[in-house]
Amino acid sequence: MTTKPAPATKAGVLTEALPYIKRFHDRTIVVKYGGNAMTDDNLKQCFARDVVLLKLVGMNPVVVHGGGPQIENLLARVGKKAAFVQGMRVTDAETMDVVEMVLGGQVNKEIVNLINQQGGKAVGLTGKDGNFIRAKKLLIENLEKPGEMLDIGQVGEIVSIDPGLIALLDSGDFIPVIAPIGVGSEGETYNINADVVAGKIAEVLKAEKLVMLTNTPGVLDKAGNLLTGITPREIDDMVADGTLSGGMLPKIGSALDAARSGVKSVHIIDGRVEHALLLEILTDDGVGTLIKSK
Ligand SMILES: Nc1ncnc2c1ncn2[C@@H]1O[C@H](COP(=O)(O)OP(=O)(O)O)[C@@H](O)[C@H]1O
Ligand SMILES: CC(=O)N[C@@H](CCC(=O)OP(=O)(O)O)C(=O)O
Repeated sequence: MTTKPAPATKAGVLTEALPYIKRFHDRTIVVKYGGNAMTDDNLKQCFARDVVLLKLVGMNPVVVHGGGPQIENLLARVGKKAAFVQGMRVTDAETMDVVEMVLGGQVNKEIVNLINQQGGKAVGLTGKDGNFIRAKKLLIENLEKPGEMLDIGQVGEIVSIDPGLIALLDSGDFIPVIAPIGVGSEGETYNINADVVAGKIAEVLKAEKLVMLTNTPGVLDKAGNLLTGITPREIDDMVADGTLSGGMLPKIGSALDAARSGVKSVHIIDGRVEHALLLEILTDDGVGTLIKSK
Protein backbone atom coordinates (compact mmCIF):
# COMPACT_ATOMS: atom_id res chain seq x y z
CA MET A 1 0.00 0.00 0.00
CA THR A 2 1.32 3.48 -0.82
CA THR A 3 0.43 6.30 1.51
CA LYS A 4 -0.07 9.79 0.16
CA PRO A 5 2.02 12.57 1.73
CA ALA A 6 0.03 15.13 3.76
CA PRO A 7 -0.74 18.42 1.90
CA ALA A 8 1.64 20.33 4.23
CA THR A 9 4.48 17.92 3.32
CA LYS A 10 3.72 18.34 -0.38
CA ALA A 11 3.74 22.13 -0.04
CA GLY A 12 7.04 21.88 1.85
CA VAL A 13 8.61 19.92 -0.99
CA LEU A 14 7.39 22.43 -3.57
CA THR A 15 8.67 25.48 -1.67
CA GLU A 16 11.99 23.74 -1.13
CA ALA A 17 12.30 23.51 -4.91
CA LEU A 18 11.73 27.23 -5.50
CA PRO A 19 15.27 28.55 -4.81
CA TYR A 20 16.70 25.86 -7.09
CA ILE A 21 14.25 26.68 -9.85
CA LYS A 22 15.31 30.33 -9.60
CA ARG A 23 19.03 29.59 -9.37
CA PHE A 24 19.08 27.25 -12.33
CA HIS A 25 16.73 29.25 -14.56
CA ASP A 26 17.98 29.17 -18.16
CA ARG A 27 21.04 27.15 -17.08
CA THR A 28 22.22 24.05 -18.87
CA ILE A 29 21.96 20.77 -16.99
CA VAL A 30 23.73 17.86 -18.72
CA VAL A 31 22.28 14.52 -17.73
CA LYS A 32 24.22 11.33 -18.48
CA TYR A 33 21.74 8.47 -18.62
CA GLY A 34 23.70 5.24 -18.28
CA GLY A 35 22.58 2.04 -19.94
CA ASN A 36 22.59 0.36 -16.54
CA ALA A 37 20.01 2.83 -15.24
CA MET A 38 17.60 2.10 -18.12
CA THR A 39 16.52 -1.31 -17.08
CA ASP A 40 12.96 -0.89 -15.88
CA ASP A 41 9.99 0.71 -17.69
CA ASN A 42 8.75 2.59 -14.65
CA LEU A 43 12.21 4.09 -14.00
CA LYS A 44 12.52 5.10 -17.64
CA GLN A 45 9.19 6.93 -17.46
CA CYS A 46 10.19 8.65 -14.20
CA PHE A 47 13.40 9.78 -15.89
CA ALA A 48 11.54 11.17 -18.89
CA ARG A 49 9.07 13.02 -16.63
CA ASP A 50 11.94 14.53 -14.64
CA VAL A 51 13.63 15.80 -17.80
CA VAL A 52 10.38 17.35 -19.07
CA LEU A 53 9.72 18.96 -15.70
CA LEU A 54 13.20 20.53 -15.65
CA LYS A 55 12.55 21.94 -19.11
CA LEU A 56 9.11 23.27 -18.20
CA VAL A 57 10.41 25.09 -15.11
CA GLY A 58 12.95 26.92 -17.28
CA MET A 59 16.17 24.88 -17.29
CA ASN A 60 17.91 23.53 -20.40
CA PRO A 61 18.38 19.80 -19.93
CA VAL A 62 20.68 18.07 -22.41
CA VAL A 63 20.59 14.26 -22.29
CA VAL A 64 23.62 12.16 -23.22
CA HIS A 65 22.89 8.46 -23.06
CA GLY A 66 24.85 5.24 -22.96
CA GLY A 67 23.61 1.74 -23.66
CA GLY A 68 26.36 -0.70 -22.68
CA PRO A 69 24.01 -3.54 -21.59
CA GLN A 70 21.79 -2.98 -24.66
CA ILE A 71 24.87 -3.30 -26.94
CA GLU A 72 25.82 -6.42 -25.02
CA ASN A 73 22.40 -7.96 -25.78
CA LEU A 74 22.64 -7.48 -29.52
CA LEU A 75 26.28 -8.64 -29.62
CA ALA A 76 25.25 -11.84 -27.82
CA ARG A 77 22.40 -12.36 -30.30
CA VAL A 78 24.80 -12.18 -33.22
CA GLY A 79 27.22 -14.46 -31.37
CA LYS A 80 29.92 -11.87 -30.72
CA LYS A 81 31.97 -11.70 -27.55
CA ALA A 82 32.58 -8.34 -25.90
CA ALA A 83 35.91 -7.21 -24.49
CA PHE A 84 36.83 -4.14 -22.46
CA VAL A 85 40.10 -2.37 -21.70
CA GLN A 86 39.97 0.16 -18.84
CA GLY A 87 36.20 0.45 -19.17
CA MET A 88 36.33 0.99 -22.97
CA ARG A 89 34.78 -1.50 -25.39
CA VAL A 90 37.19 -3.02 -27.90
CA THR A 91 35.41 -2.05 -31.12
CA ASP A 92 36.15 -3.85 -34.40
CA ALA A 93 34.19 -2.93 -37.56
CA GLU A 94 31.40 -5.43 -36.88
CA THR A 95 31.05 -4.29 -33.27
CA MET A 96 30.94 -0.68 -34.48
CA ASP A 97 27.94 -1.53 -36.66
CA VAL A 98 26.15 -3.03 -33.67
CA VAL A 99 27.08 -0.07 -31.44
CA GLU A 100 25.79 2.45 -33.98
CA MET A 101 22.59 0.49 -34.49
CA VAL A 102 21.89 0.23 -30.78
CA LEU A 103 23.02 3.68 -29.59
CA GLY A 104 22.05 5.80 -32.60
CA GLY A 105 18.89 3.80 -33.31
CA GLN A 106 17.17 1.72 -30.66
CA VAL A 107 18.23 3.44 -27.44
CA ASN A 108 18.25 6.99 -28.78
CA LYS A 109 14.79 6.72 -30.29
CA GLU A 110 13.39 5.03 -27.20
CA ILE A 111 14.51 7.94 -24.99
CA VAL A 112 13.27 10.51 -27.52
CA ASN A 113 9.92 8.77 -27.59
CA LEU A 114 9.66 8.52 -23.80
CA ILE A 115 10.35 12.24 -23.37
CA ASN A 116 7.90 13.15 -26.10
CA GLN A 117 5.23 10.94 -24.54
CA GLN A 118 5.61 13.01 -21.38
CA GLY A 119 5.01 16.25 -23.26
CA GLY A 120 8.59 17.27 -24.12
CA LYS A 121 10.04 17.98 -27.56
CA ALA A 122 13.08 15.72 -27.73
CA VAL A 123 15.36 15.51 -30.76
CA GLY A 124 17.79 12.61 -31.14
CA LEU A 125 21.32 13.19 -32.42
CA THR A 126 24.60 11.40 -32.85
CA GLY A 127 27.87 13.27 -33.29
CA LYS A 128 27.45 12.70 -37.04
CA ASP A 129 24.52 15.13 -37.17
CA GLY A 130 25.96 18.42 -38.32
CA ASN A 131 29.36 16.80 -37.64
CA PHE A 132 28.97 18.16 -34.15
CA ILE A 133 31.22 15.63 -32.35
CA ARG A 134 34.53 15.33 -34.18
CA ALA A 135 36.72 12.46 -33.07
CA LYS A 136 39.92 10.60 -33.82
CA LYS A 137 41.19 7.16 -32.94
CA LEU A 138 41.95 6.73 -29.24
CA LEU A 139 45.13 4.97 -28.19
CA ILE A 140 45.24 4.05 -24.50
CA GLU A 141 48.23 3.39 -22.32
CA ASN A 142 48.72 -0.19 -21.18
CA LEU A 143 48.60 0.16 -17.37
CA GLU A 144 50.58 -3.07 -17.03
CA LYS A 145 53.34 -1.81 -19.35
CA PRO A 146 53.60 1.97 -18.96
CA GLY A 147 54.65 3.65 -22.20
CA GLU A 148 53.04 0.98 -24.40
CA MET A 149 49.97 2.16 -26.30
CA LEU A 150 47.01 -0.12 -27.03
CA ASP A 151 44.85 0.01 -30.15
CA ILE A 152 41.28 -0.99 -29.28
CA GLY A 153 39.73 -0.44 -32.71
CA GLN A 154 37.17 2.22 -33.61
CA VAL A 155 37.09 3.83 -30.18
CA GLY A 156 37.27 7.58 -30.45
CA GLU A 157 38.64 10.44 -28.46
CA ILE A 158 36.93 13.77 -28.84
CA VAL A 159 38.69 16.35 -31.01
CA SER A 160 36.00 19.02 -30.81
CA ILE A 161 32.35 19.59 -30.05
CA ASP A 162 30.38 22.26 -31.86
CA PRO A 163 27.88 23.73 -29.37
CA GLY A 164 25.90 25.49 -32.15
CA LEU A 165 23.51 22.64 -32.91
CA ILE A 166 22.60 22.17 -29.25
CA ALA A 167 22.14 25.91 -28.76
CA LEU A 168 19.84 25.98 -31.79
CA LEU A 169 17.71 23.17 -30.35
CA ASP A 170 17.59 24.84 -26.93
CA SER A 171 16.42 28.09 -28.47
CA GLY A 172 13.48 26.24 -30.02
CA ASP A 173 12.68 24.57 -26.67
CA PHE A 174 13.75 21.18 -27.95
CA ILE A 175 15.52 18.74 -25.65
CA PRO A 176 18.66 17.30 -27.28
CA VAL A 177 19.16 13.54 -26.72
CA ILE A 178 22.68 12.61 -27.74
CA ALA A 179 24.17 9.21 -28.59
CA PRO A 180 27.95 8.99 -27.99
CA ILE A 181 29.10 8.47 -31.56
CA GLY A 182 31.73 10.68 -33.17
CA VAL A 183 32.81 11.30 -36.74
CA GLY A 184 36.41 11.34 -38.02
CA SER A 185 37.98 13.66 -40.58
CA GLU A 186 37.40 11.07 -43.31
CA GLY A 187 33.81 10.45 -42.23
CA GLU A 188 34.70 7.35 -40.23
CA THR A 189 32.55 6.35 -37.26
CA TYR A 190 33.85 6.26 -33.68
CA ASN A 191 32.44 4.64 -30.56
CA ILE A 192 33.01 6.99 -27.64
CA ASN A 193 32.33 6.21 -24.01
CA ALA A 194 29.13 8.03 -23.05
CA ASP A 195 30.61 9.43 -19.84
CA VAL A 196 33.40 11.04 -21.84
CA VAL A 197 30.90 12.65 -24.23
CA ALA A 198 28.71 13.87 -21.36
CA GLY A 199 31.67 15.42 -19.54
CA LYS A 200 32.95 17.20 -22.62
CA ILE A 201 29.51 18.46 -23.65
CA ALA A 202 28.98 19.84 -20.14
CA GLU A 203 32.31 21.62 -20.41
CA VAL A 204 31.71 23.05 -23.90
CA LEU A 205 28.18 24.21 -23.00
CA LYS A 206 29.48 25.72 -19.73
CA ALA A 207 26.84 23.71 -17.93
CA GLU A 208 25.71 24.49 -14.42
CA LYS A 209 25.55 20.81 -13.58
CA LEU A 210 26.53 17.42 -14.86
CA VAL A 211 24.51 14.60 -13.33
CA MET A 212 25.51 11.03 -14.15
CA LEU A 213 22.85 8.41 -13.47
CA THR A 214 24.19 4.91 -12.99
CA ASN A 215 23.47 1.66 -11.14
CA THR A 216 25.29 2.27 -7.86
CA PRO A 217 24.39 4.66 -5.02
CA GLY A 218 27.41 6.72 -6.13
CA VAL A 219 31.13 6.18 -5.67
CA LEU A 220 31.72 3.49 -3.05
CA ASP A 221 34.79 3.12 -0.84
CA LYS A 222 36.69 -0.14 -0.29
CA ALA A 223 34.17 -1.28 2.31
CA GLY A 224 31.27 -0.52 -0.05
CA ASN A 225 30.11 2.64 1.77
CA LEU A 226 28.82 5.61 -0.21
CA LEU A 227 31.17 8.60 -0.43
CA THR A 228 29.07 11.78 -0.49
CA GLY A 229 32.02 13.75 -1.85
CA ILE A 230 35.36 12.86 -3.40
CA THR A 231 38.53 14.89 -4.10
CA PRO A 232 41.07 14.40 -6.95
CA ARG A 233 43.58 13.03 -4.45
CA GLU A 234 41.13 10.45 -3.14
CA ILE A 235 40.31 9.48 -6.72
CA ASP A 236 44.03 8.90 -7.49
CA ASP A 237 44.40 6.72 -4.40
CA MET A 238 41.27 4.71 -5.19
CA VAL A 239 42.36 4.13 -8.81
CA ALA A 240 45.83 3.06 -7.65
CA ASP A 241 44.52 0.53 -5.11
CA GLY A 242 41.82 -0.81 -7.46
CA THR A 243 38.80 0.46 -5.48
CA LEU A 244 37.70 2.26 -8.62
CA SER A 245 37.57 -0.05 -11.62
CA GLY A 246 35.76 -1.00 -14.84
CA GLY A 247 33.03 1.39 -16.03
CA MET A 248 33.72 3.69 -13.07
CA LEU A 249 37.14 4.62 -14.52
CA PRO A 250 35.96 6.63 -17.55
CA LYS A 251 33.08 7.95 -15.45
CA ILE A 252 35.21 9.36 -12.65
CA GLY A 253 37.83 10.67 -15.10
CA SER A 254 35.20 12.54 -17.11
CA ALA A 255 33.49 13.80 -13.98
CA LEU A 256 36.74 15.21 -12.66
CA ASP A 257 37.70 16.78 -16.00
CA ALA A 258 34.30 18.49 -16.12
CA ALA A 259 34.58 19.75 -12.52
CA ARG A 260 38.05 21.13 -13.25
CA SER A 261 36.89 22.76 -16.49
CA GLY A 262 34.28 24.98 -14.90
CA VAL A 263 31.15 22.83 -14.66
CA LYS A 264 29.85 24.11 -11.33
CA SER A 265 28.76 20.80 -9.85
CA VAL A 266 29.24 17.23 -10.96
CA HIS A 267 27.37 14.33 -9.37
CA ILE A 268 27.30 10.56 -9.79
CA ILE A 269 23.91 9.34 -8.57
CA ASP A 270 21.77 6.20 -8.40
CA GLY A 271 19.54 6.03 -11.47
CA ARG A 272 17.70 3.07 -9.93
CA VAL A 273 16.00 5.39 -7.43
CA GLU A 274 12.74 6.87 -8.74
CA HIS A 275 13.08 10.58 -9.57
CA ALA A 276 16.74 10.64 -8.46
CA LEU A 277 17.33 13.46 -10.94
CA LEU A 278 14.69 15.73 -9.40
CA LEU A 279 15.89 14.95 -5.90
CA GLU A 280 19.39 15.96 -6.89
CA ILE A 281 18.47 19.18 -8.64
CA LEU A 282 15.45 20.49 -6.76
CA THR A 283 15.87 19.48 -3.12
CA ASP A 284 18.27 20.20 -0.27
CA ASP A 285 19.17 16.51 0.02
CA GLY A 286 22.11 15.82 -2.23
CA VAL A 287 22.05 12.21 -3.40
CA GLY A 288 25.06 10.20 -4.56
CA THR A 289 28.62 11.52 -4.82
CA LEU A 290 29.73 15.08 -5.48
CA ILE A 291 32.98 15.22 -7.47
CA LYS A 292 35.16 18.04 -6.16
CA SER A 293 37.60 19.88 -8.39
CA LYS A 294 40.30 20.12 -5.71
N1 LIG B 1 34.33 2.26 -6.34
C1 LIG B 1 33.24 2.05 -7.09
N2 LIG B 1 32.05 2.56 -6.72
C2 LIG B 1 30.93 2.35 -7.45
N3 LIG B 1 30.90 1.61 -8.60
C3 LIG B 1 32.07 1.06 -9.04
C4 LIG B 1 33.29 1.28 -8.31
N4 LIG B 1 34.28 0.64 -8.99
C5 LIG B 1 33.73 0.06 -10.05
N5 LIG B 1 32.39 0.31 -10.12
C6 LIG B 1 31.53 -0.22 -11.15
O1 LIG B 1 31.15 0.81 -12.06
C7 LIG B 1 29.83 0.52 -12.53
C8 LIG B 1 29.21 1.76 -13.16
O2 LIG B 1 29.81 2.00 -14.43
P1 LIG B 1 29.10 1.48 -15.79
O3 LIG B 1 28.83 0.02 -15.66
O4 LIG B 1 29.90 1.93 -16.93
O5 LIG B 1 27.69 2.19 -15.68
P2 LIG B 1 26.86 3.11 -16.71
O6 LIG B 1 26.23 2.18 -17.70
O7 LIG B 1 25.86 3.77 -15.82
O8 LIG B 1 27.82 4.09 -17.31
C9 LIG B 1 29.13 0.01 -11.28
O9 LIG B 1 28.01 -0.78 -11.59
C10 LIG B 1 30.22 -0.80 -10.60
O10 LIG B 1 30.14 -2.14 -10.98
C1 LIG C 1 34.13 3.06 -26.06
C2 LIG C 1 32.98 2.56 -25.26
O1 LIG C 1 33.17 1.83 -24.30
N1 LIG C 1 31.75 2.94 -25.63
C3 LIG C 1 30.56 2.54 -24.94
C4 LIG C 1 29.42 3.43 -25.40
C5 LIG C 1 28.16 3.20 -24.60
C6 LIG C 1 28.30 3.58 -23.14
O2 LIG C 1 29.21 4.26 -22.70
O3 LIG C 1 27.27 3.10 -22.36
P1 LIG C 1 27.12 3.16 -20.78
O4 LIG C 1 27.09 4.59 -20.39
O5 LIG C 1 25.82 2.47 -20.55
O6 LIG C 1 28.28 2.42 -20.15
C7 LIG C 1 30.23 1.05 -25.26
O7 LIG C 1 30.50 0.60 -26.38
O8 LIG C 1 29.68 0.40 -24.38
